[in-house]
Amino acid sequence: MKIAVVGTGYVGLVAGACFAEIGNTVWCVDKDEAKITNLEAGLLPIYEPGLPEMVAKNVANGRLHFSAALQPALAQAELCFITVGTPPRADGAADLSQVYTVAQEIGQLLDHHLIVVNKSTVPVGTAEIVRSIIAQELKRRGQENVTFAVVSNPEFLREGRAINDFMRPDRVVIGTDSNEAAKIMKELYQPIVRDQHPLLIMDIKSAELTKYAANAMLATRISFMNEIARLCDKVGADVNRVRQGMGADGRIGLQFLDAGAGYGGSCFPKDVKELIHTGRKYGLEMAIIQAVDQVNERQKHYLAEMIGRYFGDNLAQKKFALWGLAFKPETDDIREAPALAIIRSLVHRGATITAYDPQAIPQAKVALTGCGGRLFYAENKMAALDDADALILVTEWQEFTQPDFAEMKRRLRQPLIFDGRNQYDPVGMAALGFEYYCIGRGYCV
Ligand SMILES: NC(=O)c1ccc[n+]([C@@H]2O[C@H](COP(=O)([O-])OP(=O)(O)OC[C@H]3O[C@@H](n4cnc5c(N)ncnc54)[C@H](O)[C@@H]3O)[C@@H](O)[C@H]2O)c1
Ligand SMILES: O=c1ccn([C@@H]2O[C@H](COP(=O)(O)OP(=O)(O)O[C@H]3O[C@H](CO)[C@@H](O)[C@H](O)[C@H]3O)[C@@H](O)[C@H]2O)c(=O)[nH]1
Repeated sequence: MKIAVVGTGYVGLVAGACFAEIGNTVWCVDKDEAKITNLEAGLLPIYEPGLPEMVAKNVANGRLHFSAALQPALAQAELCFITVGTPPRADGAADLSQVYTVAQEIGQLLDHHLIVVNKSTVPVGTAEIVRSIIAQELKRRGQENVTFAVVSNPEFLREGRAINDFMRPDRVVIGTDSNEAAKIMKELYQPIVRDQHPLLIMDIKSAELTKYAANAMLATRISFMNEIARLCDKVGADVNRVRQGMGADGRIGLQFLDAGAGYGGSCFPKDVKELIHTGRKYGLEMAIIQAVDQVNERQKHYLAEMIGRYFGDNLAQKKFALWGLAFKPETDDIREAPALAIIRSLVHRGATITAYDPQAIPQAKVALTGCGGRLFYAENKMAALDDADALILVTEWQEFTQPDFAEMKRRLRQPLIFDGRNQYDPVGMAALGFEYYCIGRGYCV
């Protein structure tokens, strides 16, 4: 099939490369001309394992193209995916302006039958608005005879595992009221849906809401476990053991029950807030989801509060090493990363921080300009430790799993670790001579 993908970010570039990989001809479009120039030169705008190779392969075989303009892509497309950002507004609602702009552009250019597929995460009712924007533009141009369908096809990939998630999805959700669009979407996804991993065709509103409900459920599990972790710290239980005991129940399972420094990223925080906003719009108080959001906001400060109790509120003479800036391992994305909240809180109290992350330092430099003078970056994890009063571990990159503890002891001013991702064994750490604090295992300040 011939496909235009509008918005070449984490979702659009992965979707575009994967659709090309399974045999389609794809044009990835982005209004950011620098991004397109770089992509044409083989430089990717994001860090995502496996993606450079897949992009290079499909550019070379002529199935993947890039364009800063929509027109040449749309002129040839049978399907047009919208994969632009839907960032949160100050009131928690999703800002849909990028989606509406693309709809308008499609309506201004369209001259043949098209299936418009919305893959951005958007609130219930957005497909209907997209439909009316395109129809209005066609009417304005006197092109009412040009036909099109709008489909909702939310994306469930995770950053860091995006290619695997896209190529081997647990399910594909298609929301449509058109039999023809349903048939084409089934054909498109046929190579990647597998036994027991269904392609679910449903009405558009249910598809739109499925995306928010799925993210809110996963976020609920994390906030639930973070609350249990706080209780564990009070009563002296170990949240890892509690998780194993709970998760062995097939009805509960082990996934997304890791207590830690809170969830971040470009999805859970914003989608939880949008769901609360949607409820409010319809006069419904989303009590559980509100609590999930509140617990997460509090959890992002748990480590910083512990550090405050350990060192006192004035941290002017204190220097910390911080490992992990990205919101999770295997990505360079720092949107809503817990590390940002921790850094801002400690710097605000006078601390100096040297941070290290394998991928996200360039992004952090842009986001944390306000911390200048108190925030430094190290070239590797060990260099960050030099003369620090403690190490704060925020993101569980693999290279932090088994560090050289003897070298760490030599470099740190004192052998003290605050671990926001429960990476090490508290008993083993004590044996190595470390003072070790973590989340929900009874080792807290
Ligand atoms: N990041 C994820 O892991 C993920 C997973 C599933 C769903 N989603 C959802 O997918 C959507 C996209 O997320 P993302 O993280 O890929 O966003 P992103 O910010 O990485 O990329 C969006 C891209 O769209 C481009 N863009 C904006 N307006 C445009 C226009 N008019 N024409 C062409 N390009 C335009 C931007 O320049 C940017 O490159 C969001 O709704 C998000 O919630 C994201
Ligand atoms: O047990 C867990 C699992 C995750 N997290 C945190 O939760 C956040 C999100 O993690 P993850 O879900 O792995 O990453 P995302 O790439 O944000 O993916 C989520 O958000 C995407 C965008 O909507 C969806 O497509 C995915 O299905 C959904 O998992 C990160 O800060 C993690 O550290 C925890 O604290 N504990």
